[in-house]
Amino acid sequence: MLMTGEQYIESLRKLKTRVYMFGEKIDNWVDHPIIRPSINCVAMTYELAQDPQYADLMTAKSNLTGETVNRFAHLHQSTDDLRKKVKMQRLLGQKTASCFQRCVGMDAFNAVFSTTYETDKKYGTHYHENFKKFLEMVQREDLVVDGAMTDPKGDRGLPPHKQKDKDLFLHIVERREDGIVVSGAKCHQTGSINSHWHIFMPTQAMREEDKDFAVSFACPTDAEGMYMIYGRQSCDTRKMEKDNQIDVGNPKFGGQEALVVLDNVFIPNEYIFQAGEYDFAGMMVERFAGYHRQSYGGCKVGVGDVLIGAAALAAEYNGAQKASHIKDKLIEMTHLNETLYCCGIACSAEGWKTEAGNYQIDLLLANVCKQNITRFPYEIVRLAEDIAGGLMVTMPSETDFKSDLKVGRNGETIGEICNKFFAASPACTTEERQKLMRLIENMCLGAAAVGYRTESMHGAGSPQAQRIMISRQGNIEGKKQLAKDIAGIK
Ligand SMILES: Cc1cc2nc3c(=O)[nH]c(=O)nc-3n(C[C@H](O)[C@H](O)[C@H](O)COP(=O)(O)OP(=O)(O)OC[C@H]3O[C@@H](n4cnc5c(N)ncnc54)[C@H](O)[C@@H]3O)c2cc1C
Repeated sequence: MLMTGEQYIESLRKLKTRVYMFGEKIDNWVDHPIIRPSINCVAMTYELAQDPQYADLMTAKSNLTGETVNRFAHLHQSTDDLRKKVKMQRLLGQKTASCFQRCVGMDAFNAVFSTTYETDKKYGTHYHENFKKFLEMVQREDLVVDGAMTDPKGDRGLPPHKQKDKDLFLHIVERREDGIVVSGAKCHQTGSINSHWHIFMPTQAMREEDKDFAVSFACPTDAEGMYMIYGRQSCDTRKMEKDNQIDVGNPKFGGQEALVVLDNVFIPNEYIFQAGEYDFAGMMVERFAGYHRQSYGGCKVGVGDVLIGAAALAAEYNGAQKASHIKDKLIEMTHLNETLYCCGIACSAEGWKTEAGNYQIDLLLANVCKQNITRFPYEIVRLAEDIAGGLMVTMPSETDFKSDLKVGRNGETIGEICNKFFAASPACTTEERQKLMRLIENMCLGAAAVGYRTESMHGAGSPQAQRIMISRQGNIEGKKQLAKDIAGIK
């Protein structure tokens, strides 16, 4: 059954998730002002699924149960499903201007589904059945699942088994009749605290010596031995300032990352999807990363739409909207943003059916998509900052705009002085200008820049990871032959 946004939020209260922030355990993390905006973002994935005008994008018919499920819990059955995924993500980016977090789980579902099928075929294991049962539960209960891949990795020059501290890569510490015991951690986990369950996957291709690190499984977020340390974001404590909510920029929505620690967590057999089949670690990583590189061709584009709109409004508020260079900069921002969208749609349209039956994106095009994502949002931000002017980083606080403290020679208050000097065109009030400048600040270098900028750089793998894939998939030998054929070279 599809949950409403409110039901999702209430369902989180039933979990015993252990959350730490600023050196303290946070018991009521659902209502914590720093965490709540990220919960509101995920709630939006539920709310839009309830809205008939978005049903085609936000929901799908499950191939496992035949029921209507949230698309975030769906296994892609066609290239049309892959395209709809990108469109759904653009829509959510537009509605939240933040990272809405639920895509990592969807990308994990699709990668684990096909990888377990091929693993079972080779080894006679039962991982695919385990996974299908798990996903049926997720679909039935409309749950959020975190896709946890990135290990802390310690010394990047060493493989997992050579690390001084083995916990720097998540690994199996004990194999038992009824399951495995795992220890380690995952870094930068998007939406970890807001999720009901986690799917853990290996972080890189593994060799035989590293077989204990080739491990994938599902685990409830409040499992015994598991806890999270909340990640700081730029300007995060502004959310704690009740009198300065305008200064937050985006008071309702935000993203979330955490360090997830697993300290001797027991995983029953039925939730295991890989446990030592090191030759399938690379496949799982490549497929997850492929889907996730496609994802950014949707979500970042939706956030880009909001930033372009904000820049256009800033020009209007300044009375500069008719200037030809402003118009040209908005055209450039749109061109860059739509190029990213083209990449997301293209790698979806060129998708292919896996042996397990779900659809995988075109890997080369998805890597080109993500490589562009590591650059274009930065240029879009540069142009937004150009159009916005310096006020986005120098404006006094909301408290100052409201202050009654008399400071002027004629008894003017701080609030009156701020309102006098920060008035611009008649198209806006000073409060509207404040709100807009803070929103641009939020996306360009505040809390949402975590998702729009640095996640664009490193999320789903740093730029070099895509270049390696592009070099593998680029078929340079085939292209050399084309040149030889045309030139008449044998
Ligand atoms: C906002 C955000 C959200 C994220 N969300 C998730 C999530 O939900 N789930 C998840 O699993 N992961 C998530 N990630 C993690 C993301 O996949 C990693 O950041 C990415 O894989 C890079 O790893 P790293 O951050 O450890 O970078 P590092 O490994 O520290 O890399 C830094 C630089 O060193 C280079 N480098 C690293 N190792 C080597 C090497 N051996 N040889 C040569 N060069 C090297 C890299 O190319 C890069 O240029 C998220 C990241 C961010 C920033």
